[in-house]
Amino acid sequence: MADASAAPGAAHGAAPVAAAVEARGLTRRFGETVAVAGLDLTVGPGRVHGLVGPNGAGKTTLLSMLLGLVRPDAGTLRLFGRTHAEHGARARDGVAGFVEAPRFYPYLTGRANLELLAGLDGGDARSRIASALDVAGLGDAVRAKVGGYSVGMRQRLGIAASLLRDPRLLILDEPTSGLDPAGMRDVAALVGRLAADGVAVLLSSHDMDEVEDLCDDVTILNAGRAAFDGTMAELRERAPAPEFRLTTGDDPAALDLASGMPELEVSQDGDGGPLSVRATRERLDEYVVGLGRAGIPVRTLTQRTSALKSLFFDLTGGEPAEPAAAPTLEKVPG
Ligand SMILES: Nc1ncnc2c1ncn2[C@@H]1O[C@H](COP(=O)(O)OP(=O)(O)OP(=O)(O)O)[C@@H](O)[C@H]1O
Repeated sequence: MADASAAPGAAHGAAPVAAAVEARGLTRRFGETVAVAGLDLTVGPGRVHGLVGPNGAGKTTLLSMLLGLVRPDAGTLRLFGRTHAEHGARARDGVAGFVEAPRFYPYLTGRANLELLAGLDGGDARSRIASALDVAGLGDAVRAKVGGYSVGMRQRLGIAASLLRDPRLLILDEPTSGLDPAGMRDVAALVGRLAADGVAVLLSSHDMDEVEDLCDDVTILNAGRAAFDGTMAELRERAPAPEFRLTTGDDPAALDLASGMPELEVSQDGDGGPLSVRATRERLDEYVVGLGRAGIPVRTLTQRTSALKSLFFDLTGGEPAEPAAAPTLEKVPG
């Protein structure tokens, strides 16, 4: 685990900066279901922390507890060193974000929704509207009614709404759900810029590859517990070799060749389907070259799972969660 709570400046004798999130033994039940089961989580300033897990793993419940929407049954939760018990509503100063889909008044424009929120927030939130809209890349859609927004545009408006609060901890539940690839790149760039400014970002995602691209640290949740908690680099180290599907012109010969090669696992189901190959890219290259040399035709070769997805399966025994709503590609309402 990265020492994400380590304070910048602490090494120089400056006062330590509290972690954005420090949860210990955090627990939440719904009747018989233990949604979050004694979870420890630390998110340091300037870190981008990913939360992945199968459906029902407890991601939304955890994020809801951090946003103060759901009360923990047990455990302690400190946000920048503050607890709800000691500081009341002030425990969430500097914390913004959304869980599930961000909600707005559908009959108001995007801008009018933000103006309403800024009015409720008070302070200098109003002065941040223009820059929040700009950063979230809503374009002309800010003048259209939210009722006509795509999922992606709502996500962008949700991010803009969070930025009004000038957060030091930004909590995003599947922020790229419903975004097209350009929108995903925008969100990635935005998250990177915020983190570079010292903002801690905690985001959930159903996409291991996205988490790998965006995040410094990752918690893989399974049944309310952390099946993995550490840096992306540590996760990569633990990842098994990726799995490939291979079809050849002579499977018995291909299996025979593989048996003499190191760090290569080749197998075939009884039904005579494609060969399954587990190997690093380097070992796979050697194998494919070897097949060619031996005159064994390679017909198709596809990657079945990335290394991180393989690890995810190993740790959780399941697929990463599907997004809650079927995403639609974003459209700017006319
Ligand atoms: N309000 C609630 N009432 C009853 N059970 C709940 C409630 N909220 C969550 N749960 C249960 O708690 C567990 C964790 O749910 P949660 O929504 O936090 O998981 P998740 O990882 O966000 O799942 P998904 O990816 O499907 O959104 C599930 O078994 C869920 O059914």
